Amino acid sequence: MLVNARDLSVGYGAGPVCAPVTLTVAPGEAIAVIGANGTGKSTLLRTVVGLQEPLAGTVDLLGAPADPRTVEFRAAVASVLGDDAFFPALTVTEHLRLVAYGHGVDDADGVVDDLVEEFGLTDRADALPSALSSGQRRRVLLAAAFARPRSLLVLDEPEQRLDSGMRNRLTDRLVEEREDGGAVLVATHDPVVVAGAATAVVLLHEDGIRHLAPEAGAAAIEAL
Ligand SMILES: Nc1ncnc2c1ncn2[C@@H]1O[C@H](COP(=O)(O)OP(=O)(O)OP(=O)(O)O)[C@@H](O)[C@H]1O
Repeated sequence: MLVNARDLSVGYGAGPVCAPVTLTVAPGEAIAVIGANGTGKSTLLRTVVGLQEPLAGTVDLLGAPADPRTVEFRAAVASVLGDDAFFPALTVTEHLRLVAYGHGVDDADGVVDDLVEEFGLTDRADALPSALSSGQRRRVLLAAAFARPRSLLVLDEPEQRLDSGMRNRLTDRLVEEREDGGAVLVATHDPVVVAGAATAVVLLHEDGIRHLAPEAGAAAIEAL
């Protein structure tokens, strides 16, 4: 089991932001976390990857509480959590190469070239982050998650600022990820991602958590 959350309560000083969550993520699964704005999706993901302490309950990542500073964590977990951090003097291609080389990827240059094309960045490959649109910066961050080996992919609203073509390609990528034995935990407002890629859905609501099948999850998003 890659993620094992039991009665996990997440939140801030003012208390929990949603009801306690029990969920697991295993290889081959893509678990979608859905819910209205402010129901705690980002807070839940940040807690799962060890960026916040649980208020109560437990969450293990690879069998132990997550510590993003460890080599084991960095080798296993690729995440895009909405933080937009770049080296100002490195181009798109250089960012992706830094990630791929840092993780010892075979044929790193070839992998990066393919990702630049797949993520629609060919025209901007030599651009600095300051010269990219917000959607292009998002594409670079997502491409970086795929430029390195990983057991678990954690994505917070990856559809944000992407056009519909890129959203569809991302959905296909997530399907590929789990079919290849990877695991995905994704917070999303996108019914296409849920219906197309998820294997199960966790709906956060102030009254309680519901576990749904992907089709029901996609319908629930439309009704939020
Ligand atoms: N650093 C923080 N300190 C205190 N409260 C916070 C903090 N970050 C978020 N919150 C609050 O916690 C609640 C859950 O926020 P969170 O960002 O997890 O929701 P979300 O489901 O991801 O929302 P959205 O769909 O809008 O992205 C919200 O009420 C939010 O205002």
